[in-house]
Amino acid sequence: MLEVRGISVRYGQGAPALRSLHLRAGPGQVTAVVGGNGAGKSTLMKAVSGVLPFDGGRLEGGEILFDGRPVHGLGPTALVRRGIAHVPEGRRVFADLTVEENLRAGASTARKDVRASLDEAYGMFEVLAERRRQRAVLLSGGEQQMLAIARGLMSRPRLLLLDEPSLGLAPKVVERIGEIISVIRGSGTAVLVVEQNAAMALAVADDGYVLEQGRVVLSGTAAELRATDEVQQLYLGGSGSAEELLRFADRAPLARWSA
Ligand SMILES: Nc1ncnc2c1ncn2[C@@H]1O[C@H](COP(=O)(O)OP(=O)(O)OP(=O)(O)O)[C@@H](O)[C@H]1O
Repeated sequence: MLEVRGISVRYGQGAPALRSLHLRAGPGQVTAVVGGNGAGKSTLMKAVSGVLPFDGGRLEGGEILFDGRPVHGLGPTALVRRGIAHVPEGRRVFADLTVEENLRAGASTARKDVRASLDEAYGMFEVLAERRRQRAVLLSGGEQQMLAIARGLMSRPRLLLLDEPSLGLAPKVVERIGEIISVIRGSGTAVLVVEQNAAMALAVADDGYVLEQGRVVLSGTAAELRATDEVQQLYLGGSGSAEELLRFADRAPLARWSA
């Protein structure tokens, strides 16, 4: 579905943020990219979603294919039309708009079936249904993250890009995010998630990549990565803690939750 072939990215005259990076994200799968601060995770997401130039970045080489067709060089609107939606880091919801207005803002303008998309979003995130008339600023951090994810789903993407969805959230809420990612996959949308929280990301993912200084240093199935010494020591605290989180994958979707 998504194939990133050897892309290199640079901002200004600085060192490359991505160096000949290869990655694949398959249909119906969750693909995780983990790595520390500055590894290049957000840059990868920005490159795939077409927003890189708005942030002063440029693709210096390589190509990005979606369903076998080149998509690098397309802008974000064209990419949403092709089926790629991006939920950027930092829960950027429109604070003064209501939950429903935020969701409507995520629907592609060409779509007539916004009502059906709203109903789906409310079915998946009941807490948003209950608060549809509230301004987003009144939601908790976890609820705002849910709103950001639900808004991304409003364009009915085939691939959802999630940038650090667990950032700054309490462990219980991180657990909910993991469950939601599994639910999204269950609904047929592929997910590419970048995370510093490797335990959560590798617990819900099918495949994964470890990024360091703009390069892929390890890749494999999520199970393989969880078992490596490098991932254990660097990202999972050496305790096998990801195993505890595996229950995400088997759990039925939550009917209702609040952060
Ligand atoms: N807009 C920008 N202008 C200049 N340099 C940037 C910009 N955005 C990112 N960088 C640099 O690119 C490199 C990769 O940053 P990126 O934000 O992609 O990493 P990350 O893995 O997402 O880290 P974090 O978890 O801290 O967001 C870093 O060296 C960073 O300083």
